[in-house]
Amino acid sequence: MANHPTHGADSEVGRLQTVMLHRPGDELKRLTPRNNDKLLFDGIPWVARAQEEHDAFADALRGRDVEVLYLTELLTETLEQEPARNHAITTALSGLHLGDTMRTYLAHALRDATPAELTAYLTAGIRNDEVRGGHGLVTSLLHEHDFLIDPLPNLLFTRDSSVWVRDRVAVTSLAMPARRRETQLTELIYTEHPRFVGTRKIHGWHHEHVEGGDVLLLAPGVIAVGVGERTTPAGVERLARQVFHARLAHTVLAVPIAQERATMHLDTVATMVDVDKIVMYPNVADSLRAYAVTAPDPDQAEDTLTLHVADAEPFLVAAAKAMEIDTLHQIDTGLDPVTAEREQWDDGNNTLAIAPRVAVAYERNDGTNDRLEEAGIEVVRIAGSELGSGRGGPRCMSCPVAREPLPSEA
Ligand SMILES: NC(=O)NCCC[C@H](N)C(=O)O
Repeated sequence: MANHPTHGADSEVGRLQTVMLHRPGDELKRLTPRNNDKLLFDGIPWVARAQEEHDAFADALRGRDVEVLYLTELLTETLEQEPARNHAITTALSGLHLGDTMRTYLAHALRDATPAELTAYLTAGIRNDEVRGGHGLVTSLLHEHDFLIDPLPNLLFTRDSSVWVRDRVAVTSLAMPARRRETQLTELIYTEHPRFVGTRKIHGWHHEHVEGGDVLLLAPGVIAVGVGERTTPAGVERLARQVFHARLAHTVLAVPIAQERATMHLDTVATMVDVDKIVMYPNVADSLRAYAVTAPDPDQAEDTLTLHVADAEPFLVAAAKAMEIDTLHQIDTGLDPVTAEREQWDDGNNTLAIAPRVAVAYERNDGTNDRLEEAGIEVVRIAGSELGSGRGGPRCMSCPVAREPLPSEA
């Protein structure tokens, strides 16, 4: 068995040991001006440059001793096993748009594919005009550029399709149709890949919507969850019951955020950069509120576990109370509202902490980065002109698989 750190994370800032990334690939080449909105991209990225930017991101992490796992490599290794292949093929072909003739043809074709080819089909999808057999009404009447298996350009944002909470991994339930299939892949990896076999899982794609970008591990035992365009109140209730019952947390803070694209996840407006410091979009800082959810008796049956929901309080107040610290310091970028809005849109607040007071950020957001440095945060700046066209920053593009626990006197 390979020597790797114990999987899991109990904070946003403990030294990052292992991270799962997805190097953008052929799935980005599927984006056109006709489908980019539906596929949740704001433009058509230059793929080769996006790959260069992503490689530099991965190198910056490796340069800080972070082990980088690639989602597609894990998937290909997973697909070397027959039962995993069959499962992946069956789920990928479950869409009713295929019909039995095409489904049967594709099932045979995919069974003949190598694990690497199958990974490519599952991530970049299959277009009608790329298929030579299975002729029937589906082939004839769908447009030649329609997808039989949809591509997954948002795999780039590995943050959203799974999240580790202590030693368990939550397979999430993605809200947008363009992303739903991503969690079938993460679930398969965490279930069947030899490195992860035996990992205990919570949540799942069949449950109420929760996306990883909304889940912030503020401190051991304290989880903030954004409620907005992607994560539903019912999703937070479900997650809270699971983490309380499994003793993974004592408080969940439900944090309403505007249901719009600019603030699709909590991590688009706020990310932790130290044990008691958070960088926050100034235009929402004053209005952000949180409902502290606790469980009077976590021993109750999980599904019916009684939740106590406190009245809403200012987010920073509720967070500090739950974290048992005097103050959760907001790094006030002090930017004028228009600059702040521009930098928030370009993921200025979406930093990835790789240790306390060390964070990766897009270089373009000068104002926010300068303020972070003035506050004592080392900013590892990366390019993201192409990567950012999917509206996600360094935190969105990373799923921490192992972080060092924080020293008790951090
Ligand atoms: N955590 C994040 O904020 N992830 C960014 C996801 C961007 C992606 N294009 C989406 O709309 O879901």
